[in-house]
Formats: sequence, structure tokens, C-alpha cells
Amino acid sequence: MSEYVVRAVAEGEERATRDVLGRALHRPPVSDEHWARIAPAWTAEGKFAAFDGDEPIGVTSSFTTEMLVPGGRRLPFAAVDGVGVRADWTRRGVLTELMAAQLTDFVGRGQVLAGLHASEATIYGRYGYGAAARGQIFAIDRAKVRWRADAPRPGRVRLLGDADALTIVPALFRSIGSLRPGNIARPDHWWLNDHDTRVLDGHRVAVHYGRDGADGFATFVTATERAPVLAEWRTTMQVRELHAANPAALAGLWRFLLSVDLVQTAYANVRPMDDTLPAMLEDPRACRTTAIEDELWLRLLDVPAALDARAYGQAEPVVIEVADRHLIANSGAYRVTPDGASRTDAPADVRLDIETLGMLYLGGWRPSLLARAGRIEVFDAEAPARLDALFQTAAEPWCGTHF
Ligand SMILES: CC(=O)SCCNC(=O)CCNC(=O)[C@H](O)C(C)(C)COP(=O)(O)OP(=O)(O)OC[C@H]1O[C@@H](n2cnc3c(N)ncnc32)[C@H](O)[C@@H]1OP(=O)(O)O
Repeated sequence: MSEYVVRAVAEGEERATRDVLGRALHRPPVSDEHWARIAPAWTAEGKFAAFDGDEPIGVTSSFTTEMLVPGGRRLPFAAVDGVGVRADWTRRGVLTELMAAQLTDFVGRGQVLAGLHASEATIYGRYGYGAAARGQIFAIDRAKVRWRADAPRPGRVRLLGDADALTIVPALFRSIGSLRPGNIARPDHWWLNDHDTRVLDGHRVAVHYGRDGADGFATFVTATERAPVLAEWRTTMQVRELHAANPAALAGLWRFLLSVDLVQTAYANVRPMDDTLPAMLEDPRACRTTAIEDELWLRLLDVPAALDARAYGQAEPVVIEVADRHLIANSGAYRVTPDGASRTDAPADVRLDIETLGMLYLGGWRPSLLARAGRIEVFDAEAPARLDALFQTAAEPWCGTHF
């Protein structure tokens, strides 16, 4: 008999499962006050846990929303927003069982895609998640910032009071909408949960107003410390969120953030790979990319629906053979054409697994690179170049919502 049982979380078990996650992530148990705030966002729905008797020892949590895919369609998306196994139960297959239960549940509920932000890049590939979108971390030396004369002309930026942020920003995020592959809609409860990027507790919120009203916002924190030797004060800024509906709003928010007095260095977390900031500066080295990180891991749950829903570029069709050892029904050959994709009995031009399909689905990787890396097995030497043309996207994918 197994030492533990994996099952859906029931009402009344929410807080205990939240604490399992917290401890796995090295956070203290939630206080009563903290729980009162996040409880509406941590319901039993979409959660599976492993139990040793009555005690939860591992959990995987999710919520459902929609994701924009290349071409503009929005697909049912399951966001995996919390995974943890208690330290004395790791490496015994608990996560593997939790993932299997969760994947089956997602398919049963008609979800087409699933995604997550990974604590470590070595965990989720085995369950079919691929690193679909990457982001860059900027370190910006404010003293070197000079704007090019041809940078978009901004509107006006204003700082919101704390009380206004939670009413104005969620509506503004909705009105900006999904603009690039990988963007998701944020359910109301997202704003209650304690993500790194939330608009709560000490974040300052800047809103950009263009000709037609509010069209972008940024949230940031600053920290000041006295350098030990010269005893100079040093202030750094962390830009947590920056969402803009158009290039002028993006330029306006960056101009504002980099105009805040006394800040020496501004850091921005996981910006899209095609953020225009460096190209708007006289000295692009004022904005250094200090790291490139995987941002969104994507898992195709319903391969036929997902492949047919996205748009493709112009190229001769390619037959791809997909292998999915967890959701076997996805395995098989698909003919990808500029007009869509469907199952076929034709011989495959390339073969790849579901993780690699997750990597290339949103357009964040050139299939020819993945073929050269050995992740795509090639039977027709011309096929990788055709796949590049079919899967290319105008904008780099980016989720932009931490969950
Ligand atoms: C979406 C998110 O929430 S990201 C946050 C993920 N959570 C954390 O990082 C919290 C700390 N870590 C943990 O709680 C656990 O170690 C987990 C959840 C990452 C893994 O749980 P486990 O129950 O140990 O995983 P399980 O025993 O099923 O391992 C399955 C396989 O993954 C491997 N694996 C598991 N975790 C890791 C890891 N961190 N690094 C590398 N390999 C790993 C195992 O070695 C095993 O490999 P095998 O199939 O070749 O034998």
C-alpha cells in the first residue's frame, strides 16, 4: 500500500495545504491576518494534495483563465500557481502523482493549455511543460540615460494613492488587454493573492495618461541604504510591473521611472525580450540585460485544438509527429499548414515531444535551433526552415503575470 494518498482538496483543508506550499518555499505559515486576505484566492477548487493520513504533505494548485495565442485567439488556460512537497517527503514520487492527477483533471475540464512559472528549470519538462517564453532582467544606470529625439512622445504620468490602486489598476489592466502571445487575463482573485508582483503593500503605482485616457501603469519599490566606506546614500528602484497599451505609454512610463530623483540604478524583472527601452536610449548600454530567464512554461493539453487555434506564417506544410507519454491521446501526426493544423496519416517530416512543442508553440524559439540542439528529430532536411516560417510571430511571447 502507498504511504500517502493523492486526491482533490476538500473544503476545510485549504489553509493546511497553503501552509505546505509556504513551507516548501521557505516561507512562514500564514498568520490569521494574512489568511483573512488571501483565503478568497486560495479555495479548494483546482487543487490536489497528497495526504499522509489527514495531513497534507504535498500540493498542486491552479486557477483557470484564458491565454492569447499567436493570431489573436484566446484559449482556455489552466494556471498552475503553487506546487510544493514537504521536505521529508520529497523524491518519493509525490509530485509525479500530483501532476498526473492535475493533468487528467485539466483535460476533463476542457482546458487546452496549462502553464506555470518554475522555481527550477529542471522540474517540469518531464510532465510535458516547455520553456515557452523568456524574459530579461534590466539593470539601468540612471546617470547614463539620455532619450533619443525620435523616441515616442509620452503623455502625462501620475502616481496613485494607495487606496486608489486596487480599484483603478485591475480595471486598467483589463482595458489594456492581451497584446502578445502568452498574455493571460487576471481573474479578480489574482489581485488578492500574495505574488511578488502584486499591487499591494508599499508598491508605488504610476499611471500613464495618453490622448484617450489611462493606457498604462507601472508598479515599483525603492530602497535606500548607506554604502559602508564612503557613507554615501544609495537608492535603487525595483520595477515590478509595467504594462502599456501602446508605444507612447511604454516610453512615457519608462521616462517617468527613470526620472525619479536620487535613484542610481533601476532594476526591472523579466521584461519581454523585445522591450523597446534600449532602442530608445542614446546610449543603449545604460540599460544592461543582466540575465535572461525562462518566464512561462507551457503545456499543450489538447494538441489538436491548440495547434488548430493559432495562426501560422507562409510556408509549405510540415507533418510533425508528437509524442506525449502522459496524455497519450495527443500522440500522433499533425499536418501544419498556413491555414491551420489537423491530424494526418501522412509520414512525419519531423518528430518532437510534447515539451518541445510547448517551447515553440508561442513563437519564442526558432524550431531550426531546437532541431540543431537535437530536440527535434528531422526526417526532411527542409522541414526546420519551413517550421521557422510557420511558427514565427511578430511579437515575442511573454506572460507578464506572475502566478
Ligand atoms: C509552479 C510552482 O509552484 S514552482 C515551485 C515548485 N516548488 C518548489 O520548488 C518547492 C521546493 N521543492 C519541492 O517542493 C519539491 O522538491 C518538488 C515539488 C519540486 C518536487 O517534488 P518531489 O515529490 O520530490 O518530486 P518527485 O519525487 O515526484 O520527482 C519526480 C522526478 O523529478 C525529479 N526532481 C524533482 N524535483 C527536482 C528538482 N528540484 N530538481 C531536479 N529534479 C527534480 C526527481 O529526481 C524525479 O526524477 P526521476 O523521475 O528521474 O526519478
